[in-house]
Amino acid sequence: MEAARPISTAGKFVVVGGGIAGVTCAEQLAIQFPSEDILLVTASPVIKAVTNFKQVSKVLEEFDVEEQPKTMLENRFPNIKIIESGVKELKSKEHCIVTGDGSQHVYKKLCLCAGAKPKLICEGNPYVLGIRDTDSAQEFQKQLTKAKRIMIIGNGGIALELVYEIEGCEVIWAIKDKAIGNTFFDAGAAEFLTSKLTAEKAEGRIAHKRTRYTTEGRKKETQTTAGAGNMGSALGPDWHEGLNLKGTKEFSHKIHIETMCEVKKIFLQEEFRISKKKSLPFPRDHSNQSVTTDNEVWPVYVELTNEKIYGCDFIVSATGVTPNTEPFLCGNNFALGEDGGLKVDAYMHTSLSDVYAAGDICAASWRPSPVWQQMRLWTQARQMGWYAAKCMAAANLGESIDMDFSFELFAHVTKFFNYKVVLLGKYNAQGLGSDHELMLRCTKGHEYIKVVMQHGRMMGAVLIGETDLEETFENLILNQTDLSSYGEDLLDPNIDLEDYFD
Ligand SMILES: Cc1cc2nc3c(=O)[nH]c(=O)nc-3n(C[C@H](O)[C@H](O)[C@H](O)COP(=O)(O)OP(=O)(O)OC[C@H]3O[C@@H](n4cnc5c(N)ncnc54)[C@H](O)[C@@H]3O)c2cc1C
Ligand SMILES: NC(=O)C1=CN([C@@H]2O[C@H](COP(=O)(O)OP(=O)(O)OC[C@H]3O[C@@H](n4cnc5c(N)ncnc54)[C@H](O)[C@@H]3O)[C@@H](O)[C@H]2O)C=CC1
Repeated sequence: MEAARPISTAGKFVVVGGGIAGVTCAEQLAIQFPSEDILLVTASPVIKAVTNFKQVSKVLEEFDVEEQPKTMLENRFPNIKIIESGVKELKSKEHCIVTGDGSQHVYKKLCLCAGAKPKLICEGNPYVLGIRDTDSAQEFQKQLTKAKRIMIIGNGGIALELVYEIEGCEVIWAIKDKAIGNTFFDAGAAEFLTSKLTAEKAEGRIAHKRTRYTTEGRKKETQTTAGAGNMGSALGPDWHEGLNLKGTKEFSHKIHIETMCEVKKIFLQEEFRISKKKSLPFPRDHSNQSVTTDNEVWPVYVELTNEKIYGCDFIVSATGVTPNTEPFLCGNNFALGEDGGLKVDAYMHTSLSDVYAAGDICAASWRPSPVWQQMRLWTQARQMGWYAAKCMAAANLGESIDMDFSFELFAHVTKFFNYKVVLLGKYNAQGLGSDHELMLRCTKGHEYIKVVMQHGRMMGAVLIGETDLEETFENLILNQTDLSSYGEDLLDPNIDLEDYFD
């Protein structure tokens, strides 16, 4: 075995990961310590840069995200040095990391921002695809151009985006829940959105401003080689915009949803033939077709826990993520969250001395504000990366620091089914038990507004459509204004809430 080669002995600030969390952290450290070298070690040849950042309100933010060659970051911040290499080991007692070529880099403070990877329903099956980075998205698109039918498993962000975007291909969407989009909505919002799945996609794109994703700065030579090892940075908002998500057929949407089921077994073609089981054709309408058999031969078959079997060209496992902790665990006694993330305290500090973590890799384990929760999102990766740098700097200078304001209120702006979607606070009454009430206002095809109330105070909200209510609701939740006297008037469209509260 090759001996480890120490190349740097003076402890530096070291950041691992070239995604939003790592890059934001490195940038902030570079600003705070202009005369020190900041080392960014990343397995991907491109980095993610936040551009056009705009604080829209107290906690809502908008920004574009660009995939750029690493030299662009080094040019912007001459004191950031980037090493393109996967970290293979952390020696926390010696305060050093070991990169792929065996080089050791000593740190005084380290921030781990290695992101997460798709948690697939089945590892090692070539017909089961996960979508995480540019390469996996391109592979998915390539497969889709040859596909007549695919199966999507999972009911979160990726599944929601895919079922709306895919055209010219039958989609069987299998979800564990009763209604679609369980990580973002309740059944009411799901019903509001479902009509869009059957409508032809004739309408134009809405023009509201939201976080955008671009690979404009990505040069050809920077195409990642990381795909095989799932080492690229996570995609983000509008990732599918440049991809033509069209199958082989000439229709628009053709989606069948199987609710309250999971995958029981996956058969390859030959295995399925031998099993003598029968698969179902694509259900056309509500008539009971389940007795007929599909005569097509498919590369892969999925048996669901509701006993139905469908054949398809391939399966997308959009079933969440697992934090990328593996290279850092050996020999280090990290405290881990239930989801396998590195537990961080209110200063983004892990359980190991001088080791911080931010973004998808970490599990927030401080006592959160009553209206904040962690979700593995781009906005939180940026906020955590920024705040981790502030905490590292404060610890280095022996100063104290207050928790950043962005962790006071959960706020997420996104787009599903061509609607603007804003989620605030405990938007799904998470953790509130039965001690809460909901207020709704819904105009079909136009807007869906749900607020979660507890003891006369607003705890969360889901705003779908151009409601223009986000800033007012943000204030109401943050200030915990007593709204008991307003009752149902709170959502009366004839009452201008801004006049009342702003
Ligand atoms: C398809 C898709 C769509 C999404 N859409 C949205 C959205 O609309 N809105 C939203 O808010 N969020 C969205 N997200 C989530 C968002 O992209 C992530 O939460 C966020 O990008 C995580 O950032 P990160 O910096 O923590 O991790 P990542 O972006 O995963 O970056 C991790 C970095 O670490 C590097 N790395 C990994 N292992 C090592 C190692 N051992 N050594 C060195 N470097 C390593 C990787 O190369 C990479 O550069 C989406 C995610 C996906 C996959
Ligand atoms: N617009 C947005 O905000 C978007 C955000 N994202 C983010 O990207 C990341 C990855 O997205 P997703 O994979 O969609 O994760 P997710 O966490 O959003 O959703 C995972 C879904 O898979 C389901 N699931 C988990 N295990 C399962 C199993 N064994 N069988 C069937 N279903 C199972 C869960 O119930 C959940 O519905 C997430 O962090 C997500 O928040 C992704 C796309 C869009």
